[in-house]
Amino acid sequence: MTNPTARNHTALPKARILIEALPWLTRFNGKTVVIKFGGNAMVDEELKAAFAQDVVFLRHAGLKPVVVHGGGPQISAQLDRLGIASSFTAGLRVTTPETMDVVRMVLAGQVQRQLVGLLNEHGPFAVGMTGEDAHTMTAVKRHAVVDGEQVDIGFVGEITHVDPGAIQALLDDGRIPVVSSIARGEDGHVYNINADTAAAALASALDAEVLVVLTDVEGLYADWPSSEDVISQLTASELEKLLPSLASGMVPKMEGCLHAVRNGVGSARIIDGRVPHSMLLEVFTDDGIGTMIVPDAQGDGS
Ligand SMILES: Nc1ncnc2c1ncn2[C@@H]1O[C@H](COP(=O)(O)OP(=O)(O)O)[C@@H](O)[C@H]1O
Ligand SMILES: CC(=O)N[C@@H](CCC(=O)OP(=O)(O)O)C(=O)O
Repeated sequence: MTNPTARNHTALPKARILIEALPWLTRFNGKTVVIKFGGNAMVDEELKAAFAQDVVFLRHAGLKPVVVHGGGPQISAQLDRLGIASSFTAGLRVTTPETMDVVRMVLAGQVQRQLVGLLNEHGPFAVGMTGEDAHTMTAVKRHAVVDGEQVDIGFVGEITHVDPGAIQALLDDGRIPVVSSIARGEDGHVYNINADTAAAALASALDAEVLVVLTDVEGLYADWPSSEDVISQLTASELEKLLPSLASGMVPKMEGCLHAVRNGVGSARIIDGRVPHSMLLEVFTDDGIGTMIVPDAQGDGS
């Protein structure tokens, strides 16, 4: 027979964890959360399945999750298989018409389909789309800037307009939109958009409460790469001062977070996608993990 005292020993900590979530469940009830799932955090099958569980958990807990996904490593692997060279300028993929076909095929046909499949193992929730659908994201050609000079990097887009109507309709219908970072060009072409930039633009247009960015580091490191001290919280103005010191993939992430919190999003969080269920820990526990960016207090300068 089970000893009731021993049972209480395990039951009480579990109950405490659930109760810790209560104020967060209340606070986020009915709120939109945009989640960026990065290519480097999505290479492990178990982590992908845990991510899908977390997103469905958020939905059942009364939040409205929207997933925006990347797939940089998956695009590079496919280009490699096809014998097409990958190259990046200022962190953006140089996108020839041939490369754009592969980007579209991998993001919308492979990565997005996989995420939709994993989410729908839990019920009829996920609906995949790209930013081209229903004019959700419109873009113009973007140039990279290297040493102050504009460099042509092909079909890489800068978002000029977001129409959140189709995503909002899916959310109102209880669905989980899964959006690939591709936009329709004002000129009729199709453009490759950095997925962090796309997530931030959608979060602002949807008036999201939170933008969560999953990546392959613990958060924003102070003085990276010489130190790995994670900055737990910073304001928009503090982040703006740090931007010039950041490198590689952290640049579009942090620019996106800054844009989001300056355009109505309540907070942006950078968390470690390599930790299973990191999103639940971030959203529903008092301590959170990773780095949180908050808007400047009113009257605080910017
Ligand atoms: N200050 C910093 N703190 C943390 N990571 C940084 C920093 N500056 C640059 N990085 C780099 O940014 C990377 C995350 O960007 P990226 O590889 O594009 O991620 P993802 O595939 O998730 O979009 C980290 O793995 C790290 O190499
Ligand atoms: C313009 C540009 O660089 N687009 C990215 C889009 C995918 C992406 O951003 O994926 P991650 O989030 O996994 O890095 C690319 O082609 O790799």
